[in-house]
Amino acid sequence: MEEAHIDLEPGSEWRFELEADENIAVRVHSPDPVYINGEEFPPTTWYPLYRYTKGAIYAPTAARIEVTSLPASQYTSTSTIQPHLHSLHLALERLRILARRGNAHGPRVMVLGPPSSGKTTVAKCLVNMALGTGLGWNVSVAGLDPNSPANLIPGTLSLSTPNHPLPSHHLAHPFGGPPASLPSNTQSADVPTLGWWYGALEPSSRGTPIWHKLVTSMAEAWRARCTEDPNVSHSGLFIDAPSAFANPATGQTKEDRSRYPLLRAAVEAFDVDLVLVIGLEKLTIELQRLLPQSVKVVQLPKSGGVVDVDDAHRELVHAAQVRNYFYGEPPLPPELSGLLGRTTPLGLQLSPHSFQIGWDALHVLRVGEGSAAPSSALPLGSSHILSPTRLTRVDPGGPAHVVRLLNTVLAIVAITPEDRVDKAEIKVEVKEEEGEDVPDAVAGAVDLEEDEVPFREEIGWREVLGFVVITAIDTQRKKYTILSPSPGRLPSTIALAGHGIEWVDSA
Ligand SMILES: Nc1ncnc2c1ncn2[C@@H]1O[C@H](COP(=O)(O)OP(=O)(O)OP(=O)(O)O)[C@@H](O)[C@H]1O
Repeated sequence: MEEAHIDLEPGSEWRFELEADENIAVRVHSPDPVYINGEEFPPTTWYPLYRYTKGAIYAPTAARIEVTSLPASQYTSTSTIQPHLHSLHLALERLRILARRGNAHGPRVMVLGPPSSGKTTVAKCLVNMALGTGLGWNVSVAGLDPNSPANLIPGTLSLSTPNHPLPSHHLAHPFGGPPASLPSNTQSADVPTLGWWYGALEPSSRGTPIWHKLVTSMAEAWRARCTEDPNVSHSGLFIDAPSAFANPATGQTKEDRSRYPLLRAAVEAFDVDLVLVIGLEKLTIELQRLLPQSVKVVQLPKSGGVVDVDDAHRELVHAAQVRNYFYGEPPLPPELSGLLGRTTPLGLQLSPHSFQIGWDALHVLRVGEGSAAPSSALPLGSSHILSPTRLTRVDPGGPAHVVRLLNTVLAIVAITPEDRVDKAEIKVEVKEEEGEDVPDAVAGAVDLEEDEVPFREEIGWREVLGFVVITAIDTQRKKYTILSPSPGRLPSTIALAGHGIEWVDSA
């Protein structure tokens, strides 16, 4: 391996884009701090960067870095937005300190912009700057972009409260992976995380009703955390918003034709006081007029280094996110395992569990789908009123459904006896599955009539317990093969399917 040294001028950044066969490690040789996405490099320690990662290493003062091998695409630039972010960080830090003194809430910031404008990078830099101050902040991160989820898997919204700077070793999980089930003594990416299932990649007008419910549920959970732990409240919140928020029509319905309905609802739900708009002057001005006076709207320049990611790259990121959810952090690539000297400790690897479960033991539901009988079948003058957040049962019996369910990612949600609607004849009981291939697979089994969904709709926007994937379907024996993050019983028998969120392990 041919190592290279790069000398960085004060205030410059080294930008890199790693290809499929490029795993590298970087080590700092100069005394002053050098940063990656706001995280300070540990001194004289190899910092691995896995294939496909793109990013920049920023040196506020003159610095020398060593790279195990030079990537094909790399360059140094002095046009960086880091000084802007640093000024912003100082202003936010002042607000946090005032909040702690006066027992008030810290700054609540939404980062907004078009696709590939650097929203996630800006939010991550500001989070890491806060966590790197040594003042013990416990900043919250609301990941509202299901296409580029902060901590979980595609199709999810998440809320996390990291308390140590977030590393940037690989492309999955910019805000840290969800906590591993095992205790870890490494400074890994593990971050306490709550998740909600939107089940689609983009907020849309059709999904608007469930979107609003999910955001309200998240905001309630966040307020509860703030009440439990005043430090969470003082530390403030960063929202990584989807690029669809920048489109005034996203989320408009027949009843609500107002502009930016999803953006305004999120600002209200989380009581946002600062909106950072990357690059778009028109959007900045429009929001300054539209949002309440108490909300400041500030424009930030777009970094010249941000890479326009294409659909193929997004698919790669999505696959890596689901893989990391089940298998934990990827192991150190072989070409980096023999490096002399210290290497940054990485997160844990996990061992998921695969087992079979009967079709009748796991009830797969969808939110907002299904259709009623045709209006012509109703009495004259009457019409259907279907709830847009109704639950429908996915019956694996039909061949089309089997095809749709194969490789589908499912979110497991808890139910309580109160969730049952009374007309249904349901037995909620602990039912041990018989047979050699379903040991302890289900904690509480529920018998349902075909196509009947005897639960309150609320379970559709409830915080999820975890995720599984249907990796095979045995139509003869009517069983699913499920990949689950941990062995033993599933914590619930109710699973929500999304709209085309699938995963095939190709690693
Ligand atoms: N200054 C920089 N130098 C090099 N690469 C960068 C820089 N800033 C951001 N990137 C890279 O550009 C890509 C896009 O950035 P980022 O994900 O922050 O944008 P985004 O607006 O959040 O994208 P999306 O629309 O997918 O949500 C990422 O791979 C990121 O690591």
